[in-house]
Amino acid sequence: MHLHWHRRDLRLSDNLGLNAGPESATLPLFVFDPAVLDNAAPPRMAFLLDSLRKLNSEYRDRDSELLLAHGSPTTVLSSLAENLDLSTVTWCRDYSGLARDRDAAVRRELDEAGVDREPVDDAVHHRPGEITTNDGDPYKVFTYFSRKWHDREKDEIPPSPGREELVTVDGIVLEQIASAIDAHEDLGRYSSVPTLAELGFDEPDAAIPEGGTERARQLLDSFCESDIYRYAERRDYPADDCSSRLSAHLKYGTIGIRTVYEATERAKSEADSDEERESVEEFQDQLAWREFYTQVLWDRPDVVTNNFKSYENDIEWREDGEDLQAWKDGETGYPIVDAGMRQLREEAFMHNRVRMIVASFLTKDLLIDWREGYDWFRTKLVDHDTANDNGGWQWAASTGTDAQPYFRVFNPMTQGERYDPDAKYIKRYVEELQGVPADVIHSWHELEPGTRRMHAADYAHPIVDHSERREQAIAMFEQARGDD
Ligand SMILES: Cc1cc2nc3c(=O)[nH]c(=O)nc-3n(C[C@H](O)[C@H](O)[C@H](O)COP(=O)(O)OP(=O)(O)OC[C@H]3O[C@@H](n4cnc5c(N)ncnc54)[C@H](O)[C@@H]3O)c2cc1C
Repeated sequence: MHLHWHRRDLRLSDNLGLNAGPESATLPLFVFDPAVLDNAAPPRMAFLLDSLRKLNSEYRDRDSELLLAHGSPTTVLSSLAENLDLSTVTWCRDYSGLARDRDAAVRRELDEAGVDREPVDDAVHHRPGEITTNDGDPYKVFTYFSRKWHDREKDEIPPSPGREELVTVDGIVLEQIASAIDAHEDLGRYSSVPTLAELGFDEPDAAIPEGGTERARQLLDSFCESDIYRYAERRDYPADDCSSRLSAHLKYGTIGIRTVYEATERAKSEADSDEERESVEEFQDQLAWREFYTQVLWDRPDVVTNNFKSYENDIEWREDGEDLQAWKDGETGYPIVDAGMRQLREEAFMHNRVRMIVASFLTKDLLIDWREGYDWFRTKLVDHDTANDNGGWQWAASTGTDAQPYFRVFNPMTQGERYDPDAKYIKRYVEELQGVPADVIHSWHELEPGTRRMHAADYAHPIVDHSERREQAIAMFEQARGDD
């Protein structure tokens, strides 16, 4: 029997891992790993469980069943290998340091048990290490990486497994599974996908988007019908909300990357103008960013906690619990920042331009370490992805690859004015500014306290002076660089 271990590939279609096994029928497995659960948060867990329920129902439609176990994957897999007489185990590669250590332990265990294993690169078009400089080094600058990424051929979509290619979970198989899992005190199994409470998580405060392949497909189809053609022009304007919203689906693999790419190529071939074609390419460029940051994480797993770029001296970040809390609560008195932070709380999502603005505000206006912001995003975002989140934070903090130069500090007021001129996005999330004219909102930091109170008595006054903080941020980085 062949077993496929699902992790961040929660789909049957366009799954290279599911196709990598031998001819024999496949038994699908998902493992709730306590080490992963320890780092998880309610928004992501809610999305994951919803997606697992949908995946299981796709298996049931094919007379099969997703086996759901709890415990260390090494023990689960070795004990299943023994009891089910497995010939092969396949899985799709994950590229973080933690995942690689876990997979190496599983590999060793399966080798000892004499079971073939076949890890497959599925989540990206080009696996880390495939696109390198001419000297074979990983790229540190996106533009060069991206050129090669666009030029390389992309894989075709593989077929989905049919009924006959899946194990029918009958009484005999169930008994074998039960004896494999139940024999170990630290392992458990579920007859259906557990609830958040059963896994020890609270319900998320935010409204969590629907998971599963069908929803991902709907999002992709509707995006490729219209918004993709205005993406290049409007993607920076948060009120337009014209991005694909595929991030959580790409994170959990409810849709395959080849399916996404093929749909965008089709959209490109149906475009009516060069402008529309370029807009599709701008979207494909974001898929390349995703693979660029995956490669950075693979090459430098330590970036999860360390700066990618080393400075001569430590960066002397400020510690200020009150300012940090005001940022988390969306109470900084900088409207575009507060709108973003409140969108995060309400939707477990934030628009990309606004992510850049709030990250810059935390690190360059509040002078607080990017790791604090990364941690907050990690617990609040439904699409938290170690590579992309870390890449985004280190870019904003001027500590990453290809990062924003330290002396270029976003002005949160002009960013708001440029990208949300009518303050539509701001008003969507900042209730207190509902009836306030856009020009007043965009000059909030310059107004007298009395004028602010007159317009919106309940809305915060700016907690810092941006011009002063900009100077301090530059001085902080010059000190770190060792400049005189
Ligand atoms: C501080 C900060 C933190 C971020 N944290 C995350 C995160 O945890 N998870 C995450 O997926 N993205 C993250 N991003 C990148 C980006 O903001 C989101 O991918 C995007 O907003 C998701 O919306 P979408 O799916 O509609 O994106 P679209 O614009 O439709 O893009 C399509 C896909 O391309 C990828 N993508 C888009 N922009 C980027 C980017 N800048 N870097 C890497 N991949 C990208 C994502 O997979 C996205 O789903 C972060 C950016 C910043 C500045």
